[in-house]
Amino acid sequence: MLHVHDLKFSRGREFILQVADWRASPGHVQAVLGTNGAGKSTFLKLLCGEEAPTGGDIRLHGQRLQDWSALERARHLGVLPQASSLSFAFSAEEVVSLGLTPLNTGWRNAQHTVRAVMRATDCAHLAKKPYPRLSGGERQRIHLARVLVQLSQAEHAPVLLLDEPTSAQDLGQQHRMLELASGLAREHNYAVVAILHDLNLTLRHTTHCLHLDAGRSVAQGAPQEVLSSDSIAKYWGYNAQLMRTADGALVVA
Ligand SMILES: Nc1ncnc2c1ncn2[C@@H]1O[C@H](COP(=O)(O)OP(=O)(O)OP(=O)(O)O)[C@@H](O)[C@H]1O
Repeated sequence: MLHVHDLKFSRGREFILQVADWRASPGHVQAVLGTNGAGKSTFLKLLCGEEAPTGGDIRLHGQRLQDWSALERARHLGVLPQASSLSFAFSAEEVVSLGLTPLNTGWRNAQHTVRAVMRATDCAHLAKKPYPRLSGGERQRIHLARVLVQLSQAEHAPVLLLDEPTSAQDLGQQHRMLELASGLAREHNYAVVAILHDLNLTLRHTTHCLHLDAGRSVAQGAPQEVLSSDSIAKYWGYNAQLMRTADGALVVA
């Protein structure tokens, strides 16, 4: 569980973000929503310790984030940044294996974990390919696989933070990636937090959402409750309709 209390962040005198009370709980897939510049990536950087709050506190499993050792934190909290790149001529499999760094695991277990995670992220066929020759979407899945390897030996519920994880994925991969995230939450007790711009993916795959606007939390709750034609018009400046499909799913059209 990741718990944010009275969180404040500014750069010099410029206000950037304020979130009074928010949590990411095991078993939930939570979307962070908002327009460009709303503060979503900054929020994720604070949650993973890349930025330090100017006020308030963030607790991972009850302990302040800054009190965790870097190694222990890496075993319980993983982040897929918006853009990752490597210039080494590593193979895809070697990049995924970088996720083993904080783990104490024997060679045989390590190989098993890397292969299983590469299958789950639809990367198995890329294993021997040099990383620089992968497409943008393939690289994004390789980095997701690396983070999942990193979390594979967590003793407490792992927290998986994803910054626009589907941005480089084709339609099928977008859904498969979020289905994988839902499965990790449901079956392995992960707390998943994903910045998403696609409101239909949000409605279909997430259980909760935090809506940020100009650095402030304007709504939290189930996406079906938070999103409405009115809120989309007000915050995104787009006249959309929310409709039910034949199978009862809510979609933005
Ligand atoms: N390194 C930085 N230095 C100064 N200001 C920054 C920096 N990074 C972000 N900001 C500012 O902080 C605010 C929030 O930025 P952030 O990247 O968190 O937005 P976002 O919601 O993730 O946007 P997007 O959807 O475009 O990725 C913006 O006003 C942005 O200009």
